[in-house]
Amino acid sequence: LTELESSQIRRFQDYLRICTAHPSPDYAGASAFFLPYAASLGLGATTLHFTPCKSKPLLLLTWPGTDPSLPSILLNSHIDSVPAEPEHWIHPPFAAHHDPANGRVYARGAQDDKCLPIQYLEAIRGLQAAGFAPPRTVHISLVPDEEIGGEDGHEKFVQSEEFRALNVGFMLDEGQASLTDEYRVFYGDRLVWKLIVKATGAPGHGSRMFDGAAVENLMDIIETVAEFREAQFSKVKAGKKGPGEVVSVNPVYMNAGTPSPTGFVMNMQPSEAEVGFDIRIPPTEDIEQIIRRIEEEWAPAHKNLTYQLMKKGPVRDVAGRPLVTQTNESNPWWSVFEHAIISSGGKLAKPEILSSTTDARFVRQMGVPALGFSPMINTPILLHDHNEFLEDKVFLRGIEIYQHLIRALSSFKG
Ligand SMILES: CSCC[C@H](NC=O)C(=O)O
Ligand SMILES: [Zn+2]
Ligand SMILES: [Zn+2]
Repeated sequence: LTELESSQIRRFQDYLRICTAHPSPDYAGASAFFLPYAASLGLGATTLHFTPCKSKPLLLLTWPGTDPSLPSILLNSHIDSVPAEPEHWIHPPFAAHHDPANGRVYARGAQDDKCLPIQYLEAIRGLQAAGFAPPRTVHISLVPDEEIGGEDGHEKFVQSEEFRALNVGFMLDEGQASLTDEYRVFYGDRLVWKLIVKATGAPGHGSRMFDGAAVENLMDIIETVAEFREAQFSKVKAGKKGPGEVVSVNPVYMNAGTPSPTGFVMNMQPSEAEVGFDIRIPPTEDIEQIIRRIEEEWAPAHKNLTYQLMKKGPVRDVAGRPLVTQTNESNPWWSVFEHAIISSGGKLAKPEILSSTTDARFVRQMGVPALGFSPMINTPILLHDHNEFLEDKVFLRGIEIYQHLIRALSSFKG
């Protein structure tokens, strides 16, 4: 590694060592890291707050363009991470150990998505060194709370006067690692719903066989949902659909039983039982049909079931269209993006819908095109997993890719 490359890896490690994992992400530590970093590159910096106690800063770093009348480019990343269980990691999740044997940097957030802002900023450093001045203004947003839904982060940001004033023309946000040598790119996110189904039934002695016990009623619905799930999953397994192109429904908790000091009372059938599902829906799916299915098939009242459906986030944009960014000639930003990847020597996989859900949906809701992209090829997909890592070479190559992207996007005369 060159001296510059080593310093870039060190900056990545420094950021990873700031523990921004939930439930108490160190947002102040991240601000204290980024503000002097941005200043050293001559970037402007603003801190926005969307909570009264100002505990969730949103940092906005700005590289002013030579033609500020043009819509700007926004490079987004979230500061927060999901928690880690250190006992399952081969290196401590917040030590950012750089393994000399294979070049891997191990840390929670290495892929999701704390590589991004360092790559954005180091790409800007490279472009500045090459004497490049961007025609369009380039903003970097560092946002809180993506992992918990973005309510006090990107959701409020896009509704703010400050966001409107940025006049964003196009946004890049996080994507996912690619197992092959083709970069993955995401043009939509799935909707995220939560469903809780409660069953009631006749209680009784654990020895009695009778119809309509609460747990029996609940098992019934779990079976119905499992059939639907299998039908969706089989399309993915057969390679007919991508993982983001089907409806996923996964049970995430079950709760029943009468607690006792040693566990549960074993000879009582409880009168209540409940199950929680994580549901993800492609943005182009028929929502009404899913709601009907839940009402009529999954949780019908005649089976003594009640349900609570929590629908999070926007479904349509301001013009009433599904929240997808076009990846064809109708969207000039798409071809700029595609050509920049090709000119950097990269290959692109077929555009996908992200199977999880990220902040790009809020920006798409405002009618602004947004693509999800994290330049990680030949890398196992380890977001939210144990032993999350990113290889140094892949990380450094990402900086080059962003140099091509920032140059092309900020120069686009559309
Ligand atoms: C309620 S929005 C949840 C957002 C979260 N994002 C990343 O994992 C996700 O579960 O996909
Ligand atoms: Zn993420
Ligand atoms: Zn995540």
